[in-house]
Amino acid sequence: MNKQQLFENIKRKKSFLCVGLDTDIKKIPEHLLKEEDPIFAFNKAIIDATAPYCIAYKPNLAFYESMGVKGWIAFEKTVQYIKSNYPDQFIIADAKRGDIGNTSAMYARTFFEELDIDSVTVAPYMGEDSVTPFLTYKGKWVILLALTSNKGSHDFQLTEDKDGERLFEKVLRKSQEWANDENMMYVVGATQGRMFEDIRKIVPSHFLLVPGIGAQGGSLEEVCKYGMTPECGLIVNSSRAIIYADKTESFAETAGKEAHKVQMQMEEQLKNIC
Ligand SMILES: O=C(O)c1cc(=O)[nH]c(=O)n1[C@@H]1O[C@H](COP(=O)(O)O)[C@@H](O)[C@H]1O
Repeated sequence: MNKQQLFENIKRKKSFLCVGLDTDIKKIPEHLLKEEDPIFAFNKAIIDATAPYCIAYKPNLAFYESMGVKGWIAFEKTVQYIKSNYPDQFIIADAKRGDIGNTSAMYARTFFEELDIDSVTVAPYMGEDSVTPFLTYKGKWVILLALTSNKGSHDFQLTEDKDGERLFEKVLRKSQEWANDENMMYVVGATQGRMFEDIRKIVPSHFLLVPGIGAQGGSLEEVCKYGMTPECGLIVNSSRAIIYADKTESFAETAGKEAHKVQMQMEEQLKNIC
């Protein structure tokens, strides 16, 4: 999916919501445990209920890998289910990969060839040769960690060099030598508020993946005020606040309602640009 198609989907659905599929066997409703594949059964119900209100899904690999082979199978089935039934949904493999070049090439093969997923999150710490193998696939996206939502983001990302440039700013500037706004997005946490102004000075037109509304307390209004571009430029993720809003048999219906609430707030924000 290219940038224009993504924006078309956002305009059509009046939403830039990404539903995070952080599916934890210990948190899903008990009645699903009798299913042959409880993780997939949960995801399928959540996807069917939320698809009208979102434009992307982000399964986080940690939740699947923690279950070994069974988890990986549930992950693959989830990806295939979205691709077959909701082909307009943008899929993000939240894997936070990145290693020496030949190893990164294998990670890229996993997500882009084997699974044919739209995008993968990548950590920038190991530099150019750890990121560029992911950029050799036409129509696929790297989503590079820039300024994350957690407290630890202060430890390295906000440190300054002798010229006053902060590390996340260096990541944004340097990575533009390898990629452009048609094959790279950046992760910026919703909890970072006004920092979106500084981010937009360096990447005025790139899409940003923004996790941190909902359970982490980030403000959608602030993200939009300081981070929205004329082409929206935002994919805002919420995981726990949507998928675990209800632990009863009506969990999927409630997830749909929660996603709809966020979609309506997004519709309000989109009125400023389209
Ligand atoms: O790359 C990410 O998606 C990510 C980056 C970041 O800075 N903060 C962050 O929370 N995430 C992920 O976004 C999701 C947030 O989940 P909730 O806090 O439950 O909405 C989790 O899958 C996190 O791993």
